[in-house]
Amino acid sequence: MKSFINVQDIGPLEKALAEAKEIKNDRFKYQHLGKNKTLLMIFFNNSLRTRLSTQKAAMNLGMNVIVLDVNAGAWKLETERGVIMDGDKSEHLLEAIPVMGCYCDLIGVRSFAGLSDRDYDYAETVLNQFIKYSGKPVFAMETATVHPLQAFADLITIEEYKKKQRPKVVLTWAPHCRALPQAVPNSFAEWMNAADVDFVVTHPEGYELDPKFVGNARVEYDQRKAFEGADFIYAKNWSNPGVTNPADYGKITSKDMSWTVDEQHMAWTDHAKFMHCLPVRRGLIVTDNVIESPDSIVIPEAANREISCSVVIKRMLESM
Ligand SMILES: CCC[C@H](NC(C)=O)C(=O)O
Ligand SMILES: NC(=O)OP(=O)(O)O
Repeated sequence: MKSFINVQDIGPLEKALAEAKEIKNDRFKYQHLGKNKTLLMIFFNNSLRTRLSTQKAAMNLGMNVIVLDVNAGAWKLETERGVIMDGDKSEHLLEAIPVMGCYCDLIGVRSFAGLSDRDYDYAETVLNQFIKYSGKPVFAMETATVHPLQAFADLITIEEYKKKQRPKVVLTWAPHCRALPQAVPNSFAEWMNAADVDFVVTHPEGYELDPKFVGNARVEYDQRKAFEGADFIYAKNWSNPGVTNPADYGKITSKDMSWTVDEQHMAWTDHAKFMHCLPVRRGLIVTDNVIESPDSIVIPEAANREISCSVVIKRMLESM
């Protein structure tokens, strides 16, 4: 596996889930694979779970780890071609990337969407430059349009907690005070479409996710109807994806607080489990009582980030 971006990269989900279960039961079983191999984790944006779980997974697999916070200590990087670099950026990405590739065997990249140029973001320009110029296998640690490590962990968690063979899983939009990327809902939708679940997406009109990810999933604009009979509620904010109106891309076009997940919302479900990738803003996305309830599985969901990443790094090491 030379890159990990989309659900297709992991191959058959049943096999991937079986590997996850095996690794969860014996996390150091494949420690020999990473001996004398180095993972370079590159962060253009903040992180807690991804930073910690990815390093833990790499160490479980016997790897050395280098972490680079590009905006804290490295040279400010120019990403555009054809510019005269007479501003505050001392180095171009097209030199920095092959240089970084010299010091490692495997690269993880976090580079969020800029949310101003939809074409630039949805072309995964930064991630694809790492894939093209680093000379090393690359996996996404949330890039402009995807967060596959999160979605894989979410699926592992649903498999662990489901009470029926084909649970109803609802991705619900919720309001936020900042414009957030579409990467998490994009990958969640992509992975749920590939999984054996009854998947429904609910959001205000105008927040339609890109067809590349949402596919033929059922979209329900009535949040209550979507919640009825649900087994899992996956809450997340995202900024306007600019599908219905390209001019709205990256904007906050709704702050409707009736979409905040509270106890009344959860009462519409079939005793559903509450999920969120974290970090979460209480009072906007979800109420205190819901995220603290026994049906909230956000902590085991976060814990499974170590497992999803272990499977991915194992696969990449095995193909070296
Ligand atoms: C894992 C989530 C990362 C990011 N969250 C924020 C707050 O930027 C997002 O919404 O994509
Ligand atoms: N869910 C997730 O990726 O969290 P961080 O942004 O803290 O890494």
